[in-house]
Amino acid sequence: MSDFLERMKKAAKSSKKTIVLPEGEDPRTIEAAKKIVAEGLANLVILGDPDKIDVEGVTVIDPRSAEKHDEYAAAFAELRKKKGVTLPEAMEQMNDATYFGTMMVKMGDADGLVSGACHSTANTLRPALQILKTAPGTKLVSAFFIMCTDKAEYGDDGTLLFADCGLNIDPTADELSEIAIASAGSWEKYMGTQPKVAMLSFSTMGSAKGEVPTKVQEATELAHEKAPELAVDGDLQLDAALVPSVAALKAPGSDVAGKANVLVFPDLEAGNIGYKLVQRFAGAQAYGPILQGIAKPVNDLSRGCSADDIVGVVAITAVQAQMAE
Ligand SMILES: CC(C)(COP(=O)(O)OP(=O)(O)OC[C@H]1O[C@@H](n2cnc3c(N)ncnc32)[C@H](O)[C@@H]1OP(=O)(O)O)[C@@H](O)C(=O)NCCC(=O)NCCS
Ligand SMILES: CC(=O)OP(=O)(O)O
Repeated sequence: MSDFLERMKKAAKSSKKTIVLPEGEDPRTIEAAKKIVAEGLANLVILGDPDKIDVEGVTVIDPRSAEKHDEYAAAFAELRKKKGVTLPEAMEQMNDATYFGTMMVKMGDADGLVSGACHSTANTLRPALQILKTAPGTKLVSAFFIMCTDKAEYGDDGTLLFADCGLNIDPTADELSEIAIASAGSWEKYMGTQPKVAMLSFSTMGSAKGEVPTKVQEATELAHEKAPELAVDGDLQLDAALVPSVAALKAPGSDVAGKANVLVFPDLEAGNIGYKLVQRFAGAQAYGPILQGIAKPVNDLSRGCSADDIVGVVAITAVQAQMAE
């Protein structure tokens, strides 16, 4: 297994960031918080009932009675006034821990947020998309997993990036090309090696016909046009993307086939099922969904996550906050 997590933890420790965990009622979050404090990975703010949360060395805030509740509500109402949000509605919205926590990040009272252990992805990410918006120069926010497996022959020593596994349900060819380019950038940022991006489908180099391979071929062309320096190829089936002997047969001459480390799935159905298959059958560590293209660090979790998964995503979030400085 690669040293990805250890590198993230080491970096997180080097300058502790403040991360907000809105799910104080979730036992895995509490277990993770204790580990994060013990390892010195981040300063934590946990949202919930202070009488029920007993973790030494963290700040506990109840959004309903928080000193900044009304200030955040006023700022949220101002941000969303074009969408028709009134102050009374904003006051109500700030009782919701995910909205309150996201406003903490927006207002600079926290450096990042991690949630989703007991909330759906839509409910976790909607506040971030509404409040924080896309990073400058970015059109689309998307979500990836870093998958750490013990299959050293695949990716970089068994580690790969899978996208989009969390956010964009049925991306267009243009959106898919944006996901590919953003994912390559994320790979470089977190792994420090050259990204080799496989645009996945059920077809390799047009071997099968259908709407999906056509979309994936178009997305690959668009990615080439937008980022000519990038090693990106498709359409590729998963075996052609990862296995050199299959690549030699199905996609000879490709600079990606047989050595891909970034896998871009054609839609969320494939991406979400795909990451869970690898996580459960291959016993991979799956860190994410990590957002790329959002203005400030907010990351999601699967409701199936473990406390250790939360620790990993918090470390990554802290590193994102450092990188944004
Ligand atoms: C996240 C999600 C809820 C957003 O869609 P929605 O609730 O219908 O909300 P909207 O489409 O109104 O979007 C809300 C805001 O986010 C923005 N937004 C939505 N998707 C975005 C994206 N991919 N990139 C950038 N901005 C985006 C919209 O522009 C909108 O901004 P505005 O309110 O300021 O105009 C939706 O994409 C979704 O359900 N995705 C699938 C999540 C999921 O179920 N995953 C499976 C498990 S991981
Ligand atoms: C990422 C994901 O699939 O989240 P959940 O399992 O909570 O739906």
